[in-house]
Amino acid sequence: MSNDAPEPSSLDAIQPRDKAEILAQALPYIRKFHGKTLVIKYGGNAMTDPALQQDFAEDVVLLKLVGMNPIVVHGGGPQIDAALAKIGKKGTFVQGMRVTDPETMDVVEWVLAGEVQQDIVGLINAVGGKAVGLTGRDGAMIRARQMRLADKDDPSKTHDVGQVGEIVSIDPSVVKALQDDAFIPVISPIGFGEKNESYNINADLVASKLAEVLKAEKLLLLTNIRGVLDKAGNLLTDLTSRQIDELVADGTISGGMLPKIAGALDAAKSGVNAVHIVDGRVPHAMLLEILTDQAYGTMIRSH
Ligand SMILES: Nc1ncnc2c1ncn2[C@@H]1O[C@H](COP(=O)(O)OP(=O)(O)O)[C@@H](O)[C@H]1O
Ligand SMILES: CC(=O)N[C@@H](CCC(=O)OP(=O)(O)O)C(=O)O
Repeated sequence: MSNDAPEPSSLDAIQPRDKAEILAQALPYIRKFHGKTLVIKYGGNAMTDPALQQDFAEDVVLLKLVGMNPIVVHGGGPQIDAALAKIGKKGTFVQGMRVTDPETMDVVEWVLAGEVQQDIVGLINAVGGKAVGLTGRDGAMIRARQMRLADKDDPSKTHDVGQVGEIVSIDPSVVKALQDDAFIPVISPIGFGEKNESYNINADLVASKLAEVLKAEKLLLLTNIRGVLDKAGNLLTDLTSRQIDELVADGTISGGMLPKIAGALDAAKSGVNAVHIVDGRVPHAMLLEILTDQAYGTMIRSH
């Protein structure tokens, strides 16, 4: 074999007839989700491998081309940490929220809107999509105020987390206009306040609220773990509101999983049909979740 011949992949071993059968099996799902809005949160931890990034971009474009409306909300926690480290700063978190002083806010805006968002836009466009990058400032989309984070042990006390934002409202009209026009919105989780100040908002919370406001059919939260795990490390394939309360209270759910599960539950309670926390490290995780009847990760139920 010459050096530039492509490596045979396991897919090459599948007979064309079987490949056609696999494609045909996607038809009921394509029909079911045609014209429907899918909000996909692409976590910073799930986007570290270039091959997986490529798969992600291809999946988004494929979903758009078969008539669905994918909307991407991206994170970038590890990428912000790396940029902070370059200026000798270490990120600190309270209940999964990054303590955001003014200098950190500058880095957050620059990394999320300038770097991560534009990388994703470029990848999607390179495989034939038409992605448009936005922050919550564009189209006056995400109004926010400073988050008051109550202490877990003493709720009368609050933590000062600086410019961490909580969402006041989302106006989705800019997103709707773009999706109606065949574009794929890629949204950075940055909001603006009454005095035009910037807020750093957890990306899971933006994705969840956006799914709610857009009355999305599905919310997929792609992360770097199989789903929600119990204390013994077993995957919990579905979770109700009551089970979530118990897992949070006994400390099984912590750190970055806290805002993720809180947002997921809010979205499920507000009528988003299917809310899933999925392992973004699995190649084509999104297609597996949307176009097959296999259950992956953790599904969140409102009751
Ligand atoms: N019960 C749990 N099950 C799974 N992951 C958990 C749990 N509790 C805490 N975590 C942590 O939450 C992380 C996912 O959140 P986060 O790092 O913010 O991901 P992302 O960048 O995708 O938003 C996991 O990698 C894990 O370390
Ligand atoms: C307030 C807050 O914590 N904001 C997040 C925003 C990015 C994010 O949510 O990224 P992941 O989805 O990769 O975790 C942060 O500064 O890290």
